[in-house]
This record gives sequence, C-alpha cells and structure tokens, in this order.
Amino acid sequence: MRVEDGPHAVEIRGLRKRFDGQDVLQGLDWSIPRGRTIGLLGRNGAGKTTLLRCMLGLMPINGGTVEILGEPMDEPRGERLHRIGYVPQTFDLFPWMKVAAFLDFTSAFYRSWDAALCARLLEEWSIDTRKRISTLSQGQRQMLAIIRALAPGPDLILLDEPVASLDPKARRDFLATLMPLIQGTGRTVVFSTHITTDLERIDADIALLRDGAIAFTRPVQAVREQIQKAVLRADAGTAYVEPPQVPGVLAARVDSGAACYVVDAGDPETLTSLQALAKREQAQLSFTTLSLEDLFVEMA
Ligand SMILES: Nc1ncnc2c1ncn2[C@@H]1O[C@H](COP(=O)(O)OP(=O)(O)OP(=O)(O)O)[C@@H](O)[C@H]1O
Repeated sequence: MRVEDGPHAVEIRGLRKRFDGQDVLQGLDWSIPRGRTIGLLGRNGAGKTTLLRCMLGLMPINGGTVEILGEPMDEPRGERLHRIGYVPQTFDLFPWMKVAAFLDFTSAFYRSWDAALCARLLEEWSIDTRKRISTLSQGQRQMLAIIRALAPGPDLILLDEPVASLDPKARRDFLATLMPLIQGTGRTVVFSTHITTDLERIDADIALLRDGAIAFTRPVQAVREQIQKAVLRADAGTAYVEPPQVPGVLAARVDSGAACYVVDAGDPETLTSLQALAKREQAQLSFTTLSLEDLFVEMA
C-alpha cells in the first residue's frame, strides 16, 4: 500500500446509472476497505456488471462519485491502470492470437509483468500456449483473462462472474489456486457471482446488490453465525397478507400465510421487537439458520 493511499480501495457515493429512463443504480454508496475480498451477489439483472463497469470508468454515470485507489475514476486512464486488474464476464479479445503471443503482446503495456506466475497458472490450469484463443473453451478463456489480469500485480482486482462457465470441479480447483494468490497479499478483490457455494469456501465479505443499492455487507463467517430466518405464524385460520413491520429486520415477506424475516441474531433490539410482536399477536415465533443460498433467496 502506498503512503498516499487511504484506508479504502473503493469509495462510491450516490452512484446513479440509468438505461432507457430506468435507474439500475439508484444512488449507491459503497466503501471497500483495502485488502478485503468481496463477493458481490445479486440476481440476474440486478446491475453487478453495470456497477463494475461504472467503477472502472468504462461507462458514463448519471450521478455520484467513484473513487478508486484514492483518485476519482472518471475514465480508464493513467497510472492507476497498472494497479487495477479487470476480468470481464466474457472474454472475446484477439481470437486469432495464440495464447503465448497474446500474453507477450499484453505484457508490453504494463510496467511490471510476472512471467513466472503466468507460466505457473497456464500449467496448473492446463492452457496450451500454442493454441489460438478462439479454440479455447469459454472456461479456459476466462482463466486466460484472469492470468492476464493478475500478471501485472494489481492492487485492485475486479472479476465479473469469474467462475460462471466452469464446472463444479474446475471451479473448486480454480478457486483453490486463485484465492491464495489474491488473498492475504494486501490486494483488494471484488468478484461478482451468483454461485453462493463458492463463497462458502472463501474468507470473503458478501455484498448484496438489490434495488440499485448495496443492501448488505458482512463477512461470510458473520453471516453463517448471525443471520437467521425468523418465522412468525399466527393462530390457525389467520394468515398474514403483509409481514407486520419490525424495525431492524434485513428482509421481510409472507410465505404461506406466515411472516418471514431475515434477522441479525446479534441485534438484540430487533429480537426484542420480534418477541414483543409475537406476544402481542399471540403468534408462534421460530428461528432457523440460513445457508448463503437461503440468504440469497430470501434477500436478493
Ligand atoms: N448497455 C445497456 N443498455 C441498456 N440496458 C442495459 C445495458 N447494460 C445493462 N443494461 C440493463 O441494466 C440492468 C442490469 O444489467 P447488468 O448486466 O448490470 O446486471 P447483472 O447483475 O450483471 O446481471 P447478470 O447476473 O445476469 O449478469 C439490466 O436490466 C440490463 O438490461
């Protein structure tokens, strides 16, 4: 970390992005501390790709500010480009080039390039450097894009669904190789995904993008330990149409007449409010733990 760098790798304030009159990002605020790994979760179309592209200055924004590594990011240029690695969702560049030539060519644009790391990852991920990029599978192309993004030794790495086209075994191997390379090195990593099981294996923070804003950020471990589902079931014959309002809950909905809440078990005020409500309504209150997938389904 450089002396002039602050505690956050990313500072976003009031970010707005609109397409065809519709707000995809609605005044989004987000601060990402340096050195953290973030799994950015959100439903299809929630705006994950849009958010990553806005962070990189790859598309004009309709409002707000984005600061990356301590500088405003209005467009991708200048010194900081050596410090940012980006892996887009699909990698379609230079299909006619052979892998080795592509990496040689790309390395010339960067002031540092870890050729030994490239060689190691190409070998571990079984990518034949004599092949043309167009003949690689979609998963191998994604891996090549990741190698390209890591080789310059960036301080911030943004990966847009890096494991989406890999099968479960390949995903596991791939993450096992990748994570030690980027975690604990002081690097900040943001990767978007909807594969929640991948996050279970990683020491990461989960950030949930919902309704154009970051609705929730927590370390995976804290989610496992603290986030629960509370179900409030009224007497037989009475069904909730709307969930009664409870301050502090993370999400609320009605399922088969029961009111279901996502709650932070470490938040005593919310728990007290829920218990008081159950007593008032003479309803049964029960708690269950949530897997990350359940949490995604409940909250996304
Ligand atoms: N260039 C564009 N022009 C018009 N609408 C767009 C454009 N890019 C994205 N959108 C819209 O913005 C919304 C968010 O899209 P985005 O690709 O950011 O979502 P996502 O969360 O990455 O989705 P997925 O998980 O399916 O990849 C969608 O409704 C999409 O149709």
